[in-house]
Amino acid sequence: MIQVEHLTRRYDAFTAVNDVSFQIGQGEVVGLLGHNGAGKSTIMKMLTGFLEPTAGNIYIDKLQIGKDTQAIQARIGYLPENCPVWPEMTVIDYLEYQAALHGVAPLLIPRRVAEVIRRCALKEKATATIQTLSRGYRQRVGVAQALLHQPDIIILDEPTNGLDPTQILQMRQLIKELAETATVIVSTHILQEVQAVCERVLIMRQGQLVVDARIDELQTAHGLHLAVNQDASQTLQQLHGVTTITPHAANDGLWHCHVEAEITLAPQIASAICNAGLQLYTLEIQKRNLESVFADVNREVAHG
Ligand SMILES: Nc1ncnc2c1ncn2[C@@H]1O[C@H](COP(=O)(O)OP(=O)(O)OP(=O)(O)O)[C@@H](O)[C@H]1O
Repeated sequence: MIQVEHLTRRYDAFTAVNDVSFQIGQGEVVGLLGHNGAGKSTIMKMLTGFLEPTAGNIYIDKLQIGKDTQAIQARIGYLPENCPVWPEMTVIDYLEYQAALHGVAPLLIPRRVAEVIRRCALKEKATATIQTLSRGYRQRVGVAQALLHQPDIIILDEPTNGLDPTQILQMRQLIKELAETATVIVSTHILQEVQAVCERVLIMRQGQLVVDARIDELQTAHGLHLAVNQDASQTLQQLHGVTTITPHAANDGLWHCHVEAEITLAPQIASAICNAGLQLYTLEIQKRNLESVFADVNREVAHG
């Protein structure tokens, strides 16, 4: 269990992470989503013990960052945003070197290196120097180094950054495989990444955690959408059970309206609109999804 309590990080007067708390259970696959500068990398650096929090605590089971940082790092595999790979080394030399740095016993190193080369599909590039690799292969080398010490928590900062569509699919597949045996936290500013591989999302906005939800919970019914030939607000306001009505005139010449109400109210809404002499073009259940939640969260910022 990862437990983050009131985590704050300031850079001088600027607060990059502001009082963030969450828990992640063993085996979960969690996406840390937010626009550039939202504070994702800063959180990941603190989780992995590479950056000290200004305030707050991080526990991994009974271990605490700060007190037990080394023991925690032994359990964590980390792909930093800009994975520092040595361009002139071959993949195999680099991984052997990293295995030693991760504290893998010398006798075990060849076996572990072979294993991560297999898992990350790097066999055909094993003897190539890193500088000759494509961006996708370099990212895989970065993931491979994170797995050498068989961590049970894997933290990947923007793992698909700069990859082409085929490489993105391969990376997603790799993350899914990793998730079979470890807790995985993936940061990204691309919500399709979260949708593709995660079961839960933490959305960051300007240093704050604004959404913490399971992806399937986000996809719940969320009111009704209507398209009517005129503004139907007055008619709808008279209906018991309608809480919020947000109408707007759209380019198609109709008034579109989001109504906060139980979906069982749909037949009464349809009757009321027809009885008022208005023409109803659309009445449908509106579903919230990750895309709409992310857009809402960031619209709030844009509108202050
Ligand atoms: N060392 C630093 N000194 C000063 N400000 C910093 C430092 N590192 C990060 N920041 C600022 O903190 C904020 C959060 O940065 P962070 O890298 O955590 O965001 P992010 O969500 O990971 O964004 P990105 O996807 O662009 O990496 C940004 O405004 C960034 O400019």
